[in-house]
Amino acid sequence: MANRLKADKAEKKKPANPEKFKPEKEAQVTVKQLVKDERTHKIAGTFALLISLFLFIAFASYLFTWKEDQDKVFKGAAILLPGEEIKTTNLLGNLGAYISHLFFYKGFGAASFMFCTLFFVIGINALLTSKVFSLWRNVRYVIIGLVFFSVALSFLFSGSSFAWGGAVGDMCRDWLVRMIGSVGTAALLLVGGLAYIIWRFNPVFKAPALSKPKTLEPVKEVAPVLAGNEEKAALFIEEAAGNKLKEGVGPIKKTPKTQKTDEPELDIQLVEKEGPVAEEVPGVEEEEIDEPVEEEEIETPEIPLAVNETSVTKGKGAKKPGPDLELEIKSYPEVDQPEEIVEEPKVEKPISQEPYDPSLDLRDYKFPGLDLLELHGSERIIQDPAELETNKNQIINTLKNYDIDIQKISATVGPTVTLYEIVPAAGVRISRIKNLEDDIALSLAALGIRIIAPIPGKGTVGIEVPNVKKTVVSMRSMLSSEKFQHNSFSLPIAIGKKIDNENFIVDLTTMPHLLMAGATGQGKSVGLNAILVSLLYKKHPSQIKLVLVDPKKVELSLYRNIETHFLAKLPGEEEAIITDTKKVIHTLNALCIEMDNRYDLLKEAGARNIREYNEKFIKRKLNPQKGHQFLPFIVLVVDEFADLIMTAGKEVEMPIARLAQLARAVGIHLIIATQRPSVNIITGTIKANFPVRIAFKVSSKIDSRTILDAGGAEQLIGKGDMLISYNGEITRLQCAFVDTPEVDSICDFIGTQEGYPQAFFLPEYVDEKQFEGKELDLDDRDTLFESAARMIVTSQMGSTSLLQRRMKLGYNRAGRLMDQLEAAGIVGPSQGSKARDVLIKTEADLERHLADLI
Ligand SMILES: Nc1ncnc2c1ncn2[C@@H]1O[C@H](COP(=O)(O)OP(=O)(O)OP(=O)(O)O)[C@@H](O)[C@H]1O
Repeated sequence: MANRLKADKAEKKKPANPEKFKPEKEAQVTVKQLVKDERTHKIAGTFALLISLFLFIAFASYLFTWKEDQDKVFKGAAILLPGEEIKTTNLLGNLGAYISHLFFYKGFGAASFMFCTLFFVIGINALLTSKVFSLWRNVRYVIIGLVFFSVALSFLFSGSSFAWGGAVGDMCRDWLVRMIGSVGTAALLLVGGLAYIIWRFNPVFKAPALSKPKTLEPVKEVAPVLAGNEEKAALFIEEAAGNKLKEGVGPIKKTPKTQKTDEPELDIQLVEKEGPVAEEVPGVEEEEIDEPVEEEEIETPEIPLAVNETSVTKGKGAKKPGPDLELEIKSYPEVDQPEEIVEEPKVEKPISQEPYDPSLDLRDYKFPGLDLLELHGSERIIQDPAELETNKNQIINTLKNYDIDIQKISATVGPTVTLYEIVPAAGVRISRIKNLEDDIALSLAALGIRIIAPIPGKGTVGIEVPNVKKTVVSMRSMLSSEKFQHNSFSLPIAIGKKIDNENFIVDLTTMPHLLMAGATGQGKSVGLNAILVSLLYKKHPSQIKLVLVDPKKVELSLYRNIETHFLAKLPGEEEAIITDTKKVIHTLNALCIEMDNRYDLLKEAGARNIREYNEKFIKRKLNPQKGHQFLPFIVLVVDEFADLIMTAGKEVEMPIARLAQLARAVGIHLIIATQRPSVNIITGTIKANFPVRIAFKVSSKIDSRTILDAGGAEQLIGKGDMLISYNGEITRLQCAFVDTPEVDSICDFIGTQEGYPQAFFLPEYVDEKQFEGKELDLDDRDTLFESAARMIVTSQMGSTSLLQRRMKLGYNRAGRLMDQLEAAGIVGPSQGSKARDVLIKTEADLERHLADLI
């Protein structure tokens, strides 16, 4: 499936005579593999840890033996030679003494101990083959710490014969004293020291007031001040929590960081004659932008082609390098970010009226790091001026042949296609250009030409032409983008890149459901994986549960490892991933029951949607004894919807339609994929309830119309090229690519961590039909009869809705159970809207009563 991409690439690279080149190829692969091999990392890690330990012992010993050894080590490296008789007293012998001397005396003095921490960090990361510590953060701390402490120690102990600051410290101290005098140096070191401590330890000691004034913690400190005025205090906390939630604070919350703004929303489009907006592009000098405007322009005698610059780089034929080779830089430094994100949920909350923290059960859960994802080759979009020139001329000539003149033409190079925007001459009817779609395609000898006439919101006509060299949009670049890392979306999903290279990242809750269709092999499964991976990267297991339906049995099986963390299933089922049609019907109905139960809870809590409900629950305004609980989002993913409709028809369509109509407010969202986009699968009911639809390449215009209510999907070029109908607009995207091994390693990473004892249970669904027409018979009691009786007696409330909620049952079944309890003399007769009387008062009485019934 997804690894077909790699296979394709490999195939293309195959030499004419594979035999001939085989040995060389193998040798290359072996070295690469050796470097990448986990064992090599582990060996290197062990070695680094040993160095760390060696340095630590040698340094510690040096503190006590330096005096005795000093004259010997002054002889230099000679003391290490085999012939030398000299013997030092350092615990680690001559080598220990010599190295310590180098580090202390000639280097940084006592600050040299920081080298031990650096090797320790490198060693642990390599040995555990995961990023336990952020290497770059530590390198920064060590470099700054070395300089600061060596100078400070040298200044403090300037009279001492021991090299507290080493040669580096002494040199810097002398220079500083010459420049700003002793008092100035002392003041500078004091300020520097405080700054270093705040910068280095603030996150550890959780002093949020210093860096994050808007979080909930400071409120806790202030709230008690309002003692005696509890109402005000509650309001205060509520408001602050509201702010926090608005900012998208869950367990994932970004610490404000100085990052390069890499997002295309800041990108400028350098269209000819419009002057660059250089100052808006961070890190790019004005001239750097100016230059390409002239250079990129491809002059033709009649009409110049303006290239809309986004994040592209020129191909071989380029006259000069493109202005913004930033793309590479912008994505990767953020690789560290998720590590910091996961620190947030672990905030200690000592006071008893603290807000409820749903992530507490899995407080040590670590979010997957971006290093589990690959970049899939270059992220830079190849822009070939020769190709642009040829296409431009072809378009102009073709249109000319039909007497269509144009005023201006510009190009935006995207990952898969280039959009040529044409401003037709006055008086030209746009529909004429639209009708020439096939002719233009023929003259460009390219598949996948799409004409957008006019481009909504612009007075231009767009012609999309596939690029000769296409760029894979890696999931890693999408997830490391600013827009994905910093957003307030409840369920952010990274789908792909637009033609102008803007990342298309949206909130699933606003969609609120998604239909995906496309012929086989065009990228649906990759698309589904991209969505699921986005959710796994942003959400804690307490915040989201996935219901996965996979009639093809192989596509979603990758996710079975995360069953106890993220998956939901029916009670009593072994497998969480549903492959059997009968069970799909049960699951869909169970979801409907869950939806109804959630609506009951919302009604009781006076909340309009899951967000308000959870806010109240977090603030402990809802009583768990009354059945209230934190509600995770539930996302239902169906990989092959056509299969289900063919085998179960209305039985599947009805609950899906019901969920699609109603489930949004209670946090249940549906993602449905199908490879057969025909009208009997994507029925009117389904279409009406799935406003957001994605079409991958399909075989006919009719199919495209069935999905999008518009043509165009038949013109796509496959491999993740897609159209999304969102907010009434159709946008062409290149879907983010995530390969099966990447999904595997993410699931492994999550799966090996501690999870919940079991998967999240959906309410039990019993096919009501099997009870129809049956007389109430105590011998044919419901399997839950005894549990229901115990629950009613313990709570002393004969309420059907309580049964429904606590035991996660459908209304009919709960009603039938209540009738059986009445027949067994446990509760009294129905009293209309009032709860029934409970006739048995204690659990002991009940046990006796139940024993008598048998
Ligand atoms: N976004 C993408 N970027 C690059 N290549 C892609 C992308 N999506 C899919 N491909 C390529 O297309 C191949 C088929 O994709 P995928 O398995 O998702 O198709 P599918 O529509 O799910 O097919 P099927 O219905 O048969 O399962 C992948 O193996 C990969 O090589």
